[in-house]
Amino acid sequence: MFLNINSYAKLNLFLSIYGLTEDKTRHNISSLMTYVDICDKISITTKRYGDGVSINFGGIFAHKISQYTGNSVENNTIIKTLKLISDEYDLSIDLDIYLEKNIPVASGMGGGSSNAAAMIKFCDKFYGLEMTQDEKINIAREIGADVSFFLQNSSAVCSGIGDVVNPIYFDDAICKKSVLVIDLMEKVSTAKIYSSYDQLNLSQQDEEIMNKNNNLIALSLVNLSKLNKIADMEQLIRLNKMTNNLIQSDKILYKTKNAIAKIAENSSDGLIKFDITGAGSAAYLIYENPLFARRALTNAQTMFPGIFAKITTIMPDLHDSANLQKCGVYQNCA
Ligand SMILES: C[C@](O)(CO)[C@H](O)COP(=O)(O)OP(=O)(O)OC[C@H]1O[C@@H](n2ccc(N)nc2=O)[C@H](O)[C@@H]1O
Ligand SMILES: Nc1ncnc2c1ncn2[C@@H]1O[C@H](COP(=O)(O)OP(=O)(O)OP(=O)(O)O)[C@@H](O)[C@H]1O
Repeated sequence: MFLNINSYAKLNLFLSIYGLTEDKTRHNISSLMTYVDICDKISITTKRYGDGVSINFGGIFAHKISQYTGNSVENNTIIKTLKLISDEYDLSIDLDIYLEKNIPVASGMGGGSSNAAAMIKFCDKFYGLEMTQDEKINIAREIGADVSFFLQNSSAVCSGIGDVVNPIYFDDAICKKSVLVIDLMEKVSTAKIYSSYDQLNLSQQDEEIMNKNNNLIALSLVNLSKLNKIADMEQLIRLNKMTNNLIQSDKILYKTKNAIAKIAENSSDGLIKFDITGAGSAAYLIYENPLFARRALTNAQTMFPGIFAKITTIMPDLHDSANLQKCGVYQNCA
């Protein structure tokens, strides 16, 4: 059997922090996450019973995986996920995996988390595990806070440590906009970004003020989704009130912050919103149409030669038929 799975990247359209969790290991957050049309491709071939799992890498960011994880494949989220599932369900998982890494690594676009979620969905279907959503989420949590979002095929407001996922239904007008994603490869670990946020020693009141707009938007989105109503992402983005407070109040990643501010200043025609995603290092600029985005791309490449820069689109959910086609066999794993 041979199978291809598309494993999509995310953007954080806003991100608020609400102090440390009780055990002080993570932070409580609230974040609006959505998908973009940049994906890793995971090709899976079955092997003979007992042969175990092997993994190989390709794609433009293949070399970056070992740079950040070391050479040990045990640290790869795909391998970790398969090991957890094999232990939990007493399964012999015998697969040859080829990961085409197109999502910039350690960029805040959630590549590793997306790959992990793709494997959970794949194993559930392929081995007929009939996992409940809670069982999937339990595995996801062991890998990372963001993995639960990727189990959901739609945009979501994520709370808790990011693992409480409230799906939000958006209309698809936003798909007509163009997104320029850039990555200067100025890498700082997610843990370091969170701890540098802690060093700001913000009072609860400071946090409340900083989170106010994001909070209001999160509340109204969650309420709409409880009523099964469709929200308008384009209008929301135009409000220009959503912020990434992890990065906004952080002193590091200053090169990336300066870079997007410069690109935004020089390519302001048709610009709707710009920000950093997750804990960086990638940033995004949302434009009215591909023409404006292409101008910004040329501008960005002239100002910052050698950076990763790509024009893409937002996919508020992966369920609709156009996206299902893009997802290939993903539809069977959703
Ligand atoms: C920045 C975001 O990408 C926004 O979506 C996420 O909050 C990070 O999610 P992630 O990469 O899946 O994070 P994990 O792999 O679970 O955690 C990496 C490290 O980030 C910090 N971390 C992560 C999530 C969270 N809610 N609070 C934290 O403080 C912790 O130091 C943790 O050890
Ligand atoms: N399958 C994988 N793909 C990418 N990175 C992986 C993978 N497995 C392990 N890693 C390691 O995980 C770390 C984070 O990588 P990832 O690309 O998921 O970061 P990110 O986009 O910042 O994620 P998040 O938004 O979840 O914080 C890196 O150190 C990377 O080497």
